[in-house]
Amino acid sequence: MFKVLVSDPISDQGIQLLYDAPDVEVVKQTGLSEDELVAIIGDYDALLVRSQTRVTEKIMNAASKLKAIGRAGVGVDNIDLEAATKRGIVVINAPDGNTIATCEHTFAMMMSVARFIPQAYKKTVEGVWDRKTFVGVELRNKTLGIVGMGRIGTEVAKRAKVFGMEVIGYDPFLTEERAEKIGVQLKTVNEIAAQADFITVHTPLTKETRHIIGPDQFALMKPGIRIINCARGGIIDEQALVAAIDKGIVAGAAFDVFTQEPPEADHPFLQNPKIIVTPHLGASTIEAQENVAIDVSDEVLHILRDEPFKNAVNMPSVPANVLNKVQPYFELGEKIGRILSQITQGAVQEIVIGYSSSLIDVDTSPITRHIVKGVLTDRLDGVNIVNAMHLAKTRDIHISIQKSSSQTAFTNLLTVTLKTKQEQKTLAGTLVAEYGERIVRIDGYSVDFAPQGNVLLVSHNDKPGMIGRVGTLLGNQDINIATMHVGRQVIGGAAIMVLTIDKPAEINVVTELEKLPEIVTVRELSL
Ligand SMILES: NC(=O)C1=CN([C@@H]2O[C@H](COP(=O)(O)OP(=O)(O)OC[C@H]3O[C@@H](n4cnc5c(N)ncnc54)[C@H](O)[C@@H]3O)[C@@H](O)[C@H]2O)C=CC1
Ligand SMILES: O=C(O)C(=O)COP(=O)(O)O
Repeated sequence: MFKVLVSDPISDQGIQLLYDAPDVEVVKQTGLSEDELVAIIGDYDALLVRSQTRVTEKIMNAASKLKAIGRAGVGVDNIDLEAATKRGIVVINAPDGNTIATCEHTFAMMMSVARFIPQAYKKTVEGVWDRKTFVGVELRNKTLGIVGMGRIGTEVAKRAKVFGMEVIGYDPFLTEERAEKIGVQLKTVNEIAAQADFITVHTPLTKETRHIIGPDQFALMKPGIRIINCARGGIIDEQALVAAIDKGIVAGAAFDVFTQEPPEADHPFLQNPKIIVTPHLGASTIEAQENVAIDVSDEVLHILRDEPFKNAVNMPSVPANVLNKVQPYFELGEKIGRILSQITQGAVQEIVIGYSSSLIDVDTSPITRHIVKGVLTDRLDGVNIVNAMHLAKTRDIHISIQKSSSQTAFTNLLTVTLKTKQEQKTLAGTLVAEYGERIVRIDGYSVDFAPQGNVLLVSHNDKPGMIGRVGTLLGNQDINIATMHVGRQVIGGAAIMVLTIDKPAEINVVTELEKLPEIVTVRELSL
């Protein structure tokens, strides 16, 4: 039974999938401190959060069973991603479910700041009928500058155009073609600062975006500009904004997010009549909360059940069309890695991976991760596809990829060489329609066996009677041989025998086999 802890207020309707799963027990406990989480997290296989729970390294150190952290929303700045990756914990988010909610909140904030709606409401309910102070501005014919043109930024742009606004934007990943398609003119941040009547930011908070709107940008702005932040506190320099309001440059600002949440009681925004605020409500609609909870529950369930998932934040995502092509090779790649690791002596220094035939035109990096996982699985604890590349890097294992278009007898071929200080070994495998996974080469030998069940790999000298001797010894031990394949490079030279047997060979059987004349090594593979 998998145990899932929900530590922030997440829609119950959205996580119904988890409540209904026969193999999952859901525990909802919100408002826990770091120490309280540390005390209980060891019991859980997955953790679901929004933005309140700070998932720190200390919590992850205590999370011995944790496989997944699901963020029911977009921003993962409350989760220590590096710590999660090191421990092989998959962090997933729900990037699509709250786009419209946040976009609409941004619009609500933009209209509110243009028309002083919160200030006017306050006065009206206090009994003051003031129709002079709150004369606003129209959005029509104004220029909206958008910093960050991802999902939310793009939706804001579309709606702004319907309001008759001119939209200019900055996003280092936005191409001219796409900008043109959305109807946005690409500008630099400083050009936006100089030209816009309204600025809204929709980026994550990163080293690059922190204070992306700061004193230098405020100095360029036209008087009367209005600023909106429904992304993350700190993207706009809070102090510089207050100073720009005091100087009469900024006419108003609308903030949903703060550098520190909740802001301290004496935060300058809370006293300033030109700044309107909401308590991080961008994603707080019934629809968005249900959407993100459904998405994140579905993904967590896949991870717990070892099924493919898509929105990992601490692993490169694989588009569905690529996944369809590469997924069939995951198990083969992992098995090749494991076999190589079991037959190669010494600390791994290098893994050389060759992709041929139909594999040369696809993004094979997800297969690479599985091969590296396979290589490390029997050598290190807790290896999985999230941390495999990281673990290889921290152990100075060099990974090189070769794609070869030269003709082979196979429609697809994975060739992996493992190099250690002592030796190097190569294995090649293929997927054959109707036959499944086959290992077709071990070093210079052509072989053909399915990498499953109990496999004995025998290196010997090519002398008459070898097959009989090995067969007799195994027969005497009541071990039935299911398949046998013998390969050699030259008559009488070094040879290899691959046997699949119906039950595991005890260690003494392997030792007895090794004592037979002309046998060099015997390895039992565990797959
Ligand atoms: N107030 C709230 O409740 C919510 C806030 N958010 C915030 O909104 C942000 C944006 O969300 P989405 O649009 O869904 O994410 P997204 O990933 O689709 O878009 C973010 C965009 O920012 C751009 N970007 C990154 N670095 C940049 C830089 N230095 N300068 C300019 N652009 C840069 C990226 O290229 C990307 O296009 C999230 O990161 C989150 O912090 C999201 C949902 C709800
Ligand atoms: O999705 C995001 O990035 C958000 O900021 C929403 O945060 P919340 O889930 O409402 O705490």
